[in-house]
Amino acid sequence: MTGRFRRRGAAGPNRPARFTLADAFRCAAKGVSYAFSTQRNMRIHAAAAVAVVALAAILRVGAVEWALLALCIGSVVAAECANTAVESLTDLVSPDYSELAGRAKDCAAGAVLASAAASAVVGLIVFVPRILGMLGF
Ligand SMILES: Nc1ncnc2c1ncn2[C@@H]1O[C@H](COP(=O)(O)OP(=O)(O)OP(=O)(O)O)[C@@H](O)[C@H]1O
Repeated sequence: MTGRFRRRGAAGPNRPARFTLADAFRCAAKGVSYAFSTQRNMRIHAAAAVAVVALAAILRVGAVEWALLALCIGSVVAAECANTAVESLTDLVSPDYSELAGRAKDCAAGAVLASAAASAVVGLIVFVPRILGMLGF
């Protein structure tokens, strides 16, 4: 390959000859944007994240709770991006039915489920006592 996408050592065949830190961030943002535009679950997670941030602001949660919620949102987005990557690679390597391909996709989806379930538990622990307190319980 020539020009911007010249082969460069062991870093990958399609990596630009001069790959700056800004390029790396741009590629990562492209990945998140691709997952958002193609994965319905990612859009559901994003809507949930907006609702969580709004609720946290309304209930005036503390710094530690904000940190926990940020970690939860980040972990779900990261898991969904990894799931999308596994799906793409699996479809590339094994477009036809294969038990192994199915297992890889199931495990990647399991990572999203585990992260979302743990986040839901954190949300309940952070929000439920505050909401009950507001309601006078
Ligand atoms: N090549 C394949 N061989 C065997 N089973 C497959 C294959 N592709 C998909 N599957 C099965 O279908 C399920 C859904 O795969 P698909 O690629 O449609 O992902 P998806 O609907 O986008 O899933 P997700 O909700 O995790 O994003 C997989 O978890 C797997 O069980």
